[in-house]
Parts: sequence; C-alpha cells; structure tokens
Amino acid sequence: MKDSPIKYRLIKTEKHTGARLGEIITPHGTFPTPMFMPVGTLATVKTQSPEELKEMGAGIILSNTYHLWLRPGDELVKKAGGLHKFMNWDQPILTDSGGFQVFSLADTRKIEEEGVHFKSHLNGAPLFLSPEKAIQIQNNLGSDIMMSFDECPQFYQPYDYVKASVERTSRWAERGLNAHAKKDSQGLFGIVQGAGFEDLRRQSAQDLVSMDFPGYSIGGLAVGESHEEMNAVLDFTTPMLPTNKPRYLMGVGAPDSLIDGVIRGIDMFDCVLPTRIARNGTCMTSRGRLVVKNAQYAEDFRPLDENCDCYACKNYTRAYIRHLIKCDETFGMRLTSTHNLHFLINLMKNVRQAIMDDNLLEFREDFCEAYGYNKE
Ligand SMILES: Nc1nc2cc3nc(NCCc4ccc(CCO)cc4)[nH]c3cc2c(=O)[nH]1
Ligand SMILES: [Zn+2]
Repeated sequence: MKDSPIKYRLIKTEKHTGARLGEIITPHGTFPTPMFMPVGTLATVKTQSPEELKEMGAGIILSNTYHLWLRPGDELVKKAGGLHKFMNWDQPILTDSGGFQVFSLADTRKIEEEGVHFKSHLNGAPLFLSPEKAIQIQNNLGSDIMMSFDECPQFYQPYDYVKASVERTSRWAERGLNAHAKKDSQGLFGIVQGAGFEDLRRQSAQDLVSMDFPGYSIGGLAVGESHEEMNAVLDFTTPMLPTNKPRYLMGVGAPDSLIDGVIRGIDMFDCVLPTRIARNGTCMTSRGRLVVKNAQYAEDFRPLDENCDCYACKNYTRAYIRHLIKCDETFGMRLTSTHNLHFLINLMKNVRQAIMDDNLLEFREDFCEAYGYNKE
C-alpha cells in the first residue's frame, strides 16, 4: 500500500507481557497508545462537548458509517466540510465501516458476494452496503482512520460458516482497498475475523497482512463470548500481526478487558459501555461499580470516586447526582458520563505508565483487587 497517512511509532515493549507503549500519528494529530476511544456514534459523544473531551484527555473518537449514512447523510456531512468541521472536533476520528451495525441493528439482511441487502432499523427502507459503498461514505465523512467492510459472525457459528465468512471478508477487504486507493488523506485498517478458530484467524490475518494495511483491527469479539475465550483468541491472534502497526480491538471497554487486551498487545479500544451505563446512573469507580441511583446514596455527600479528579468528582456528591438521575435531569447523566469516560481514559494513562515502569502485571493485580474483580 502506498505511503499511508497513518503511522505507528513503537516506543517500548513491557518487560513481562506483550504490552506496548506507542503513538499513532494522523493528519489530525498524534495520540499515545494504548488508548481508549470514546464512541460518538451520531457525531457526538453523548452529553459531552469537544472541549470537555479534550480536557479529559480523549485523543481520538469513533463515529459510525451506518448511522451517519442514514442520518444526516454522508453527502450532507461532506457539504459541511467533513465530520471534523461538522462536529467541531479537530483531533483524530475513526469510523467503523457499518459491517457490525448492519448485523447488530438492521433487520432481515441478505449477505451476497456483492454486499449486504437489509432494511433500515429506522424506517424499514431497503438498503444495500458493499465494500465500495462503505469506503465512499467514509471518504465523504473524512475520518482519519477508516474500517474495511466486514462480516462479524456470531462467536458460536459452525466452523464451515466462519471459514466461508472469513474468505468473503478478505475478498471484501481487497475490494475496499482498491476502491480507496485514490484518497491518501485517510488510512484504512483491515479487520481480522475467524471467531474462536485459530486456523481461521491465521488465514484472515495472513490475507490482510499480505494487503499491507497501515493498521489491523481484531473483530468478531465482544459479541457474547466469555472473557476467557476473548483472551484466548487474543493470545493466538495478536502474534499473527506485525509489531510495527497498530492493533485495535473493537467494542471492548470493561476495565479488566482493557488491561487484559493491553497485556496481549492491543493498542486501541472503543466501547459504548462508559456512556451507555452512565445514562442509567451506573458508574465505574476505583472501588468497583456504583449504581448511584440506589437508595443507599441518598444522603451520601462523598464524590462518586474519592480517588478521581474529574469535574464531577471535584464538584458534586453522590446524593446530588442520585437526585438528578432520579428526577431524570439531563445534568445527572452529563456528570456520570463525564466521570465514566474520565475513568477509562485515566485507566489507560495509568496503564501506559505501568508499561513505562515494567510493572503492568502488578498494576493489574492492584487495580482488579480494588475494583473487586475476583481474580484468581
Ligand atoms: N466492523 C466491525 N465492527 C465491530 C464492532 C464491534 N463492537 C463489538 N462489541 C460491542 C459490544 C457492546 C455493546 C453494547 C455495550 C453497552 C452495554 O451493554 C457494551 C459492549 N464487537 C464488535 C465487532 C466488530 C467487528 O467485527 N467488525
Ligand atoms: Zn470522577
């Protein structure tokens, strides 16, 4: 692939694990890895302004091709000057290709070699997405990092189904690469599939590495498999990928999964978890999950997390935030969302420090102990 606008710089590997400290250089700026990406599906990270996201250290955010194609339309975003201008975010943006959203949101889909026919989850209108179409939409959105159009099979599909799906996803990746060749201001990642089958993961990785993408996503995970099964797939899949390019684990956001992914050589993560659970008043704290809506916090005048220095924890109490959430006051979910995003971004900052200090396993022990993960 000709010179890509996305560059990965490996700074250091951690002495006792597969963890790496690095940075990713994009046309809209450079961010350190490992990094957690807040999800801004419809061109906004729900309840957060771009200034607040920068303030908390969000280096890059994710938006969705499928959703923005339907609303407001990729042509409109192009007319607005692209996604960065449209949403007033001048830092890096990554877009998912629509592959996963078609399989997880749309009804009655029909997968063919050409692409996927399905009905809009909004109004049932017939739609069609192909590798070429997914590239065209992402070109219009102007994201810095684009995803190939792929099929994300369920984790427990039979071997033969997954094999045929991997082979089609590799053909789709090639078609996307050819459709993209023109625009060199955007990088395109290949997405490794293969469910839980080591030989199919190897086939997928080899196909994509031979196409020389600037970065590789590991797809087909966080789809209902156990934590142990995800770790097992990562144990044999990340070593199949080049060390001088980023690895992005899609859809992963629980604290223990982030740390376990980093230990296995993952550099980038995204998940709706922090903002999704915040909206019903569930917070991640250094002492584990806290459901601030619960009656026990009605007169608890401590911050959500006494070890947190985010805007919510510096200025408000559990009692106040519980009151807002109970009364469905939107400021309440702004505060829980601010805290949860800050918590994961800060967790990755501490993980990067642990890689620098070669004590990531110790950090993991201490973090999981305090969080209440009953780790073996
Ligand atoms: N193109 C592409 N995109 C993906 C996105 C994904 N996102 C996931 N998992 C998200 C799971 C997830 C969904 C919702 C919540 C909220 C709380 O329940 C948390 C996690 N797995 C994923 C796999 C793929 C994939 O193979 N290909
Ligand atoms: Zn906080």
